[in-house]
Amino acid sequence: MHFLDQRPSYDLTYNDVFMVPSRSNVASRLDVDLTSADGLATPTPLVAANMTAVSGRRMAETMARRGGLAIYPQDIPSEVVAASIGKVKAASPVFDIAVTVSPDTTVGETLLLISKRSHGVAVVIDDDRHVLGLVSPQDASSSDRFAQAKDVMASDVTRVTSDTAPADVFALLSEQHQEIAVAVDPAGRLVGVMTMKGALRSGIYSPALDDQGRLRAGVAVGINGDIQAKVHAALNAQADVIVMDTAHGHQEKMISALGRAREARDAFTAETGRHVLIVAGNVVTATGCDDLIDAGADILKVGVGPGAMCTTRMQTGVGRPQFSAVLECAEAARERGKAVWADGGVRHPRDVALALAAGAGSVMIGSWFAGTHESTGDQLTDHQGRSYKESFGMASARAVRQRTREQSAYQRARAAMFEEGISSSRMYLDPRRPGVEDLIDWITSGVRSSCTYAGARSLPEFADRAVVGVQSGSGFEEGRPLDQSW
Ligand SMILES: NC(=O)C1=CN([C@@H]2O[C@H](COP(=O)(O)OP(=O)(O)OC[C@H]3O[C@@H](n4cnc5c(N)ncnc54)[C@H](OP(=O)(O)O)[C@@H]3O)[C@@H](O)[C@H]2O)C=CC1
Ligand SMILES: Nc1nc2c(ncn2[C@@H]2O[C@H](COP(=O)(O)O)[C@@H](O)[C@H]2O)c(=O)[nH]1
Repeated sequence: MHFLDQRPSYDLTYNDVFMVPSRSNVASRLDVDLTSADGLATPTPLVAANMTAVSGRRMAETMARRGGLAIYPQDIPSEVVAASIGKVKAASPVFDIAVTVSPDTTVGETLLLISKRSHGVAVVIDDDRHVLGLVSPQDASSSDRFAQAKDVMASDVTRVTSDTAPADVFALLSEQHQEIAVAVDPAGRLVGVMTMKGALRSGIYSPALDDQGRLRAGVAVGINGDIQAKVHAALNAQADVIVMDTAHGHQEKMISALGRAREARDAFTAETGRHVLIVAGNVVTATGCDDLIDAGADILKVGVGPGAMCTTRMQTGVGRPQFSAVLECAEAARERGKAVWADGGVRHPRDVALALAAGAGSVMIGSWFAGTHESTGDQLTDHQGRSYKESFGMASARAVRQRTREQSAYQRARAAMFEEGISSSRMYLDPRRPGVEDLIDWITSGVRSSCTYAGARSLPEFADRAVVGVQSGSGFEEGRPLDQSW
């Protein structure tokens, strides 16, 4: 990218910048290829952050089905991660995993489970996974919470085989005026579900798949403890990318941890033939990138202090405005044949576009995705009836307590003194976009459009062609839509 005027001598946030359109010969937004330019080549350049309130099995599955990735946080025991990734790998890359209940599950419990997924129904199955019916919140609305699923379920289910093309599922649902199809195997057992929107999305997105055609997922590893054992456990758990994760990535401890991670990864490659990339961070300077590349990082995670759960900048004065951090680090990484992930501070689709224009290979999002059906938390309701999920920072007292659970009381108390994150925050579900796929649609349509404004058909072309200007606070304000007259 280049600046419209001179590159400023001060650092810039996403809000400080804008892009101007250039002459373009890209006729359609659907002509833009969004494949990530980070060596992982995921079809969608989005990564759900390794935060406990964000990434678990549902997030991993859904992100990968729509071409992105989710990273399991470092605080989850390795056997739990292994079991969870096993389920992601077993999931259909096309059909959603259904929420399932047995015929005698109570309506109250069924309704709680329905909110775990975006497709809005629970499938009632017998002990052999044969489909008996569907329960939606509307079906259950007039019955009491202790009624059973079998009393309220609808039994006119649209069934398809698991090899039915999404376009055919769409046509069938539209013909039958149904919202959701249930895919079954030849024995009539449940495989998954697909809504009309899901069918449409399957035509737009390609899933992020490993070399065996299974959904991909990543695992974060901290820099304390037995690094080789942790990396080995993550690789054996079938992680497709390893993220070496600490607040201050440009430190000796990270450099030596990366060396050990690389040894474990290389031994695994020699043994299995499977080569897994290592992401390391967080850094915000070219020298930080160079040192981590020397130590073995394939991708650098960039961002200190822009995160929504982050108190680092207020607590320490340390960090760097994110647009400039990404720009400098992406330039440094590119010189060495490597790439960066822009991590944190994304609040609008435009921020993703700007990070990619600055040269990021992919963009990592935490808190925004915490407020979706697929994040790990339970869906709660405030006194006005608005749905939200609780989020918290990975350096908050709450996360530190969890991470240090096996240490002595004294060590835990000492660690808790260094909190640099918020322990409790409400991430409201956007009623128009309550699922992470809704946000992915919103973001990727914005990014596709940004690329066509720049005349780019791919993300490397976008990073090359984008023209960025610097704006005042009122420039940013002018671009905000108004929901009432002024
Ligand atoms: N992107 C960002 O701006 C930030 C992200 N985070 C996230 O929070 C999580 C926890 O990270 P982290 O706090 O590194 O936790 P870890 O538990 O992984 O600890 C990191 C290790 O590095 C040492 N260390 C030295 N200097 C620092 C420093 N300035 N900040 C942090 N650790 C330091 C710590 O020792 P000792 O405790 O003895 O000092 C500790 O041994 C991660 O997921 C991280 O990405 C956290 C803060 C900022
Ligand atoms: N300083 C802190 N940074 C944190 C903490 N927990 C997570 N993070 C970082 O934020 C991004 C996600 O940013 P978001 O704006 O999308 O929420 C995440 O990947 C970490 O790098 C924390 O407690 N303190």
